[in-house]
Amino acid sequence: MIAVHFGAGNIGLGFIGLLLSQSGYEVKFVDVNEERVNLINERKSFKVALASEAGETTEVQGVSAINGRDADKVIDAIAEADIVTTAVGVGALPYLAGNIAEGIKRRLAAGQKPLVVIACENAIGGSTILKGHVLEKLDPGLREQAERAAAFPDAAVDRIVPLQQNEDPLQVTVEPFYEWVVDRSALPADFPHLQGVHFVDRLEPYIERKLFTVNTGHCCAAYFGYLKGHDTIQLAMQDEAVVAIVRKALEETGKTIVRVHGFDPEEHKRYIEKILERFRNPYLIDEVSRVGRSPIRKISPSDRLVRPMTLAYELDIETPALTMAVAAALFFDSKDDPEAAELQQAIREQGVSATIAKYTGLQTDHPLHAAIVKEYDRIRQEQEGK
Ligand SMILES: NC(=O)c1ccc[n+]([C@@H]2O[C@H](COP(=O)([O-])OP(=O)(O)OC[C@H]3O[C@@H](n4cnc5c(N)ncnc54)[C@H](O)[C@@H]3O)[C@@H](O)[C@H]2O)c1
Ligand SMILES: O=P(O)(O)OC[C@@H](O)[C@@H](O)[C@H](O)[C@H](O)CO
Repeated sequence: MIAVHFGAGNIGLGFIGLLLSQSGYEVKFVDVNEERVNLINERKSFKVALASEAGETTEVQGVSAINGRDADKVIDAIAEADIVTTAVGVGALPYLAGNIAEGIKRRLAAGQKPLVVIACENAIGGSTILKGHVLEKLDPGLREQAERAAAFPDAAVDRIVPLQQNEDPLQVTVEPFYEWVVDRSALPADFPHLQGVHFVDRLEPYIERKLFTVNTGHCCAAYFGYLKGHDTIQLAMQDEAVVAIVRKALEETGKTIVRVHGFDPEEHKRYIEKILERFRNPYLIDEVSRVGRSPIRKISPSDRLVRPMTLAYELDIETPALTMAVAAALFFDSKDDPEAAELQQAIREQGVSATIAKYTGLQTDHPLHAAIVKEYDRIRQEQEGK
């Protein structure tokens, strides 16, 4: 069985590639980082170490890599694959679509069995988004056939994998916890078992619980940690003021998703506590710049801050902590983050009110818009007073 995985980065190596290999797949990575591709091909293996007291290390063997710019090789690999997965960042999905579409065309011509394509990104409906890009690349006359030739089940992936500080560029240190949930309803009936994957009939509750708890809490720790001058999530989580606001934000998203999806409130409280413990893992060094990265994506309408706020608003649930978090995100000016730079430029040139409307989708007449502006002004005064 062959798996083609796009993105030999932290999640690609430390989570998805590892699990695919443990499920018996020969894993072929596709990446645009030539140095990484060459190193994988030289070694045919990489190591995954657990961020725990024992620090167990697993060596994943028999892997190879293809340069993402070598379209012919990528298409050949897709044409003969059993599964295609991605972990490149949701913004990079459009760039994979052309080769996946060509691979599917090749499979159609050869009458091959359906291909399974799973986007393992932090987004609601990541595989569905990728499917949209792939179909766009195909002639309209081929789209219906292509829909039968490839399944795109959505997924939720959870494992904290920080930026790596190992001497060995192919070694990844990962937290021990992981959860990979896949929408079974979109899979072909004969799809083989994948080790460590939880198949469910409805993915929405799982992805919303994960994104609006793990990722909401994480970015709150990053944005408030940044304001307080902390460099890592672990340091931010030692600051009781940061923890209090993270916890409050998770109470707000918690109330909302318990109402929307009917999760047991006590069980959800335990889920939140477990996540706070994961953020504190002393064997991880997770930089605020990574966790807060791409603030425009993180304050966009369907992501981890604004989506739970608008859901809560419809349910008459107040969200002062989430409001503060969106305002805090507007101060995140992390070096070398193009989205942070764009956001700061928009604030300078268009003002904060127009920037909020543009990037959160909350227009000036929405009460949540006014609440964010008020928090932004309060934080600015606080920062200026420092
Ligand atoms: N790191 C985590 O804790 C974590 C956990 C769950 C989900 N995720 C999600 O997984 C995805 C990847 O995150 P990451 O932390 O592994 O990032 P990363 O930057 O470590 O890895 C991304 C890899 O994708 C490659 N890439 C980018 N564009 C590409 C293209 N067009 N073709 C082929 N390869 C390309 C990059 O070169 C890089 O090696 C993101 O959507 C992220 O939200 C990350
Ligand atoms: O990857 P992002 O930028 O969507 O979010 C940053 C982190 O919150 C994220 O990578 C988490 O570590 C991960 O989602 C844990 O499962």
